[in-house]
Amino acid sequence: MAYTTQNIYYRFDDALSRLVIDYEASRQVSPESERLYHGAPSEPYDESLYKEHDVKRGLRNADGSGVVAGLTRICDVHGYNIVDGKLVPDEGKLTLRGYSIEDLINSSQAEGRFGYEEVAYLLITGALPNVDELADFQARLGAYRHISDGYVAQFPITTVSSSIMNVLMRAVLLLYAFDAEPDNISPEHEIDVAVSMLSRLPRIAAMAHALAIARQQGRRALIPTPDPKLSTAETILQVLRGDDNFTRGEAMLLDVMLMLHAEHGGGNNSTFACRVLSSSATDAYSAYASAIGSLKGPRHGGANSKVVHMHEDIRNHVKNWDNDDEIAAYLEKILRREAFDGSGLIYGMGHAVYTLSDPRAKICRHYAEAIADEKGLGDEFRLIESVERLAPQVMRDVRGTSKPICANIDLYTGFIYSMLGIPQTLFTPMFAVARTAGWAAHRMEELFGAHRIIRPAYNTVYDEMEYVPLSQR
Ligand SMILES: CC(=O)SCCNC(=O)CCNC(=O)[C@H](O)C(C)(C)COP(=O)(O)OP(=O)(O)OC[C@H]1O[C@@H](n2cnc3c(N)ncnc32)[C@H](O)[C@@H]1OP(=O)(O)O
Ligand SMILES: O=C([O-])CC(=O)C(=O)O
Repeated sequence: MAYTTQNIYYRFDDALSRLVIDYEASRQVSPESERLYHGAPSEPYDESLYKEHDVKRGLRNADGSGVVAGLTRICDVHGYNIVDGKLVPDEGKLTLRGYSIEDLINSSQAEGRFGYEEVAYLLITGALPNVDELADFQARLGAYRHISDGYVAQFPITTVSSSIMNVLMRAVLLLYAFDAEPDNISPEHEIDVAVSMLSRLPRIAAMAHALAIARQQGRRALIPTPDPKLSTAETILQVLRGDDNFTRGEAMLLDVMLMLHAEHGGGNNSTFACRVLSSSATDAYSAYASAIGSLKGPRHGGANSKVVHMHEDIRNHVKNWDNDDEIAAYLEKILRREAFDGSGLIYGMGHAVYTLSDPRAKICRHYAEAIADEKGLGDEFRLIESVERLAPQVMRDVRGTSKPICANIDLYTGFIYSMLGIPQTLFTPMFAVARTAGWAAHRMEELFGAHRIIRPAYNTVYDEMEYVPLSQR
């Protein structure tokens, strides 16, 4: 593997050490902040207030269905039917521009070719590419993969951060500075930015990881020269492994993961964030950075790395992995906030739209099972399956909820990424890389199709106050 001037050398010089020290100091919660927090009104609002004001909390209707915020031609996420005004749970179905996710994945896999680029083209342009169009699109993606030395020199890894998602946000904002017309929001420029993001973000994410590791170890990070002929999945594995040391099967599996994550409607939190920012006609980089910030959250894309920690925690605390009662008892503890991270959430379970099943989780389960046996991790796989099987009943017992709850896409993805040797810090960045296609499609639909600033209302629940001069308080 040839290495070029893109090879990067990081060392702790004086300036950087000072930066690290400042950063450490700023992380501590000061006693002043604690005092301010305790004095602040932090109590949750009474449920009855929401009813009284007819507030759609979380932009949800009373039955849990989402408030309709727009029209889209990009994607359909189906999880229930409304029959006689009532929400009736249904098997999950996901279509992109009208094509089922199963057809998109199975067709490319059956033909032994990578499918993520086809899906990205479909999302951005609205139609499936023919052979020439796909080749042209792949060539354009390949041509953009190069990252200039000027950009690399300013790459935000030099400011310490434990989260690659945070690095990614800043890396995207830095791209603004390397765009000759960053505030141009014409369709041509938007397409150009979208293609350049799809092309560069996979390398940027993998590079952020490689640089962080090299820095921890006080050595050079060797970033392979981009090969324009490689697919998105191959590009990621190439940077991560530092060479071409990966199999076609591994790259094809990562490609399936990218397709599964590419898009999920306008209402998911990160895409909606991207649409909200886009509706103000702000630049593309700001909108994509906001989407990355949203996706990082553990209730959204960040769940994929939480799930892996949770399973590790379950494996460490449940002695007999075949004992349903023991597993259920531990899940109950998690729900009661007595175990794991204290959030009360069983990560990888539940979804805002899906009720009986998430079609993506089914696909992930299928692939996870196939490679788990190959890698001798069958017991670990079956433990995750037990969590999927037992969690709904435990939820009903502990929370008394009647809404069906199913595994979501994140239940198995971390397990698959681990088996692919992808480090845990890159799980959510992999999601961001893939979802960029969906964000781009929705940004353009918002900019050119919706044409109205998103501006919901909040009902005010306080009385007007008479100002008291400072000296009299
Ligand atoms: C790519 C993705 O974003 S997929 C989702 C990834 N996120 C996770 O896996 C985190 C765990 N899951 C969750 O937190 C939720 O299921 C979400 C955020 C995905 C969806 O949340 P909602 O749409 O509010 O779900 P829903 O309407 O079914 O929730 C009803 C109640 O069940 C709770 N609930 C839902 N899922 C879970 C769960 N996995 N663990 C514990 N409680 C849950 C909710 O907190 C809510 O409780 P509340 O009424 O006391 O606030
Ligand atoms: O649709 C949602 O709310 C979350 C989700 O699954 C996704 O973004 O893929």
